[in-house]
Amino acid sequence: MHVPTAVIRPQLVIGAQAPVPTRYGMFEMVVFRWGDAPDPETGLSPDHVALIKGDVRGQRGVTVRVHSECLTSEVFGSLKCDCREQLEAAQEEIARRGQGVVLYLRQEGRGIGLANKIRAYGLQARGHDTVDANRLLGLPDDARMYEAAAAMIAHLGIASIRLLTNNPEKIEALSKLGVQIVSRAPSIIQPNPFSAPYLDAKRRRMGHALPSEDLTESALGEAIGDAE
Ligand SMILES: Nc1nc2c(ncn2[C@@H]2O[C@H](COP(=O)(O)OP(=O)(O)OP(=O)(O)O)[C@@H](O)[C@H]2O)c(=O)[nH]1
Ligand SMILES: [Zn+2]
Repeated sequence: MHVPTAVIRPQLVIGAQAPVPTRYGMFEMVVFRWGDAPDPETGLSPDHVALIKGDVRGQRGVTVRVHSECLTSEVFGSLKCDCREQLEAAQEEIARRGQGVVLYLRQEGRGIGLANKIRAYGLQARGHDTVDANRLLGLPDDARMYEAAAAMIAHLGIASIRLLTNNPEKIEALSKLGVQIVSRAPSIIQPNPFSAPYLDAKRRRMGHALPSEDLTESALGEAIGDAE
């Protein structure tokens, strides 16, 4: 689909568009700018991406993954979280369906920015979980905002979405911004020994709809078994 270069609201500028071949097939990549410049406190980029497959304008129940940037896993292969695999699974599913969109939001570290996330990782290495680490730094548990995602969905003319997420707050935030969510589909990734504590904290402390067994125990048990 062609997205004309335009300014649709004072904040949302569509900068560029091109087809990009990926290991999951061709996607149309559209870059949106939300705001003027990187945030001076967090360093977060204003340039968000819509990765589009198929014709989505005017369509109902379009599969959408609203994904937050995670440099550590997506670029460097960090095993501490499930972000990279969630992104890949979303692209794979959308490619299989022949229709859908990944909205890639530059909200590194749940919106606190890369340096703060790495500070939080430092605290996690000393035994704090992901929520307590943020709090010890005087930062919110989750600083993300979804205005840009809602504006991108509106600009792409998507009538309603099937959202790939386990996060109830994301559903609520998008709904409040006027996004019509007809259904939710889970995005469950098997934990590894390093991601298990994070997934467990997401389930216990942030209410994510993740499997309720003690992920930490089971994954660590497997890892210990592997090491023996
Ligand atoms: N502050 C902080 N951010 C993290 C940490 N681990 C991953 N992240 C960030 O968390 C964001 C992803 O959020 P999650 O809460 O894992 O998942 P979600 O997107 O809310 O939920 P789903 O839609 O179900 O995937 C990305 O921006 C990651 O960079 C961490 O330990 N601390
Ligand atoms: Zn991550």
